Amino acid sequence: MTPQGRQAPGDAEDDALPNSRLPTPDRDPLSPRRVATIRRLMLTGLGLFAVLAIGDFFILERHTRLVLLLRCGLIAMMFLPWLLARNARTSGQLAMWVYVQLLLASTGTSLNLYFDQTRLMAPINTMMLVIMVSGPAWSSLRYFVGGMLGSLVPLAIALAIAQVDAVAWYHYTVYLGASVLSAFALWRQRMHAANASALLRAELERRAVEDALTGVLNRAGWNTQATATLAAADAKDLPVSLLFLDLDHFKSINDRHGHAAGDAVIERAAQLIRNEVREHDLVARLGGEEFAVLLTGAGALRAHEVAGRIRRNFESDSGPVPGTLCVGVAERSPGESLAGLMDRADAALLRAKRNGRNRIESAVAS
Ligand SMILES: Nc1nc2c(ncn2[C@@H]2O[C@H](COP(=O)(O)OP(=O)(O)OP(=O)(O)O)[C@@H](O)[C@H]2O)c(=O)[nH]1
Repeated sequence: MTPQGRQAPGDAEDDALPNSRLPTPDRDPLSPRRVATIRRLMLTGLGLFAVLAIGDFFILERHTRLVLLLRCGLIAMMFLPWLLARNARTSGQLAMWVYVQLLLASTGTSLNLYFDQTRLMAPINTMMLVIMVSGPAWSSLRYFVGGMLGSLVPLAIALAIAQVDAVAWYHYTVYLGASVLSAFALWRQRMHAANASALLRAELERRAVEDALTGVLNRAGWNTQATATLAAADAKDLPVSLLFLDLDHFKSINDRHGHAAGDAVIERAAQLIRNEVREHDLVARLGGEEFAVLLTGAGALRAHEVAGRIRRNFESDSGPVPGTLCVGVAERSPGESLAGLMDRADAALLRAKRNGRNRIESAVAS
């Protein structure tokens, strides 16, 4: 313990939150496997587009060499986002390259619109363009169904005003395939990013209230949960008791056996404390080697029993390094604040230290 009887607030949290190891949204965990999957989908979309654009010229002999040249140029350009996606470090970067490829494919569709003389192709191409560039809206099943149904409208118009020949169906099928595939890639990417950020948020929330070394509450978590527990106990008129525990001569354990051994002793103490309390009781590490336990439904007598078991178990434990601890016990007076209760338990703990250590002292009544 420090001369003031308690480690400075925040010390445990500083130790508990090694910020350098925290994942951040900027360092979105994008695995190489995910990048490979999305790039495979991009390549498939590119292949489908190439089949349409080049196959159209050779198989159906519909376009001029200029159109073929323009299309080959576009296909070559579509390789660029596919290549660059390999270096994507975040989901956002990866999605950006998928969008760029979609944009190039849409440009190709517009070329068709410009050069194609078939009346049917105009609405079909427009429809495909809409599907392709509306990629971001494909993030939910509702939008997907809406988009697909909407795309049937220009198709119906085309069917009504023009003769549907094999070429038209060929274009329609290939464009649709490429669009659905690209949209699917985007959708999966978005789902993955959403899951990753939800996991990250949950992890950060957990770390904000948990002591990294022992897994019990840290001071921030203690303040919130202990306050809520006192309010709940008031509502149900339940007794509440507080234990303040502090390991004896911990500095000398560190000095003689090293910091790692000291950490192991702290972990073991937390484990032994947890073994003696019930599921709904709160256990927190408030400072280096100082713990607090809030026992709901327990008066002074039961609190002393729990404290006694913890003290004995710690003393007789064959853990990393033998040691002892002191406990200050305080039963809450009706309506007493958390701060008041903690002050009394702390004073009792100090008395236990002064009276020779390895002992339990009760707080004076408030
Ligand atoms: N290993 C380890 N040591 C810590 C940690 N946090 C604080 N300490 C050390 O714990 C020691 C606490 O020392 P003191 O407050 O003097 O208390 P003490 O030596 O236990 O003495 P008494 O409480 O009076 O019996 C200091 O040496 C701190 O450096 C931690 O997370 N791990």
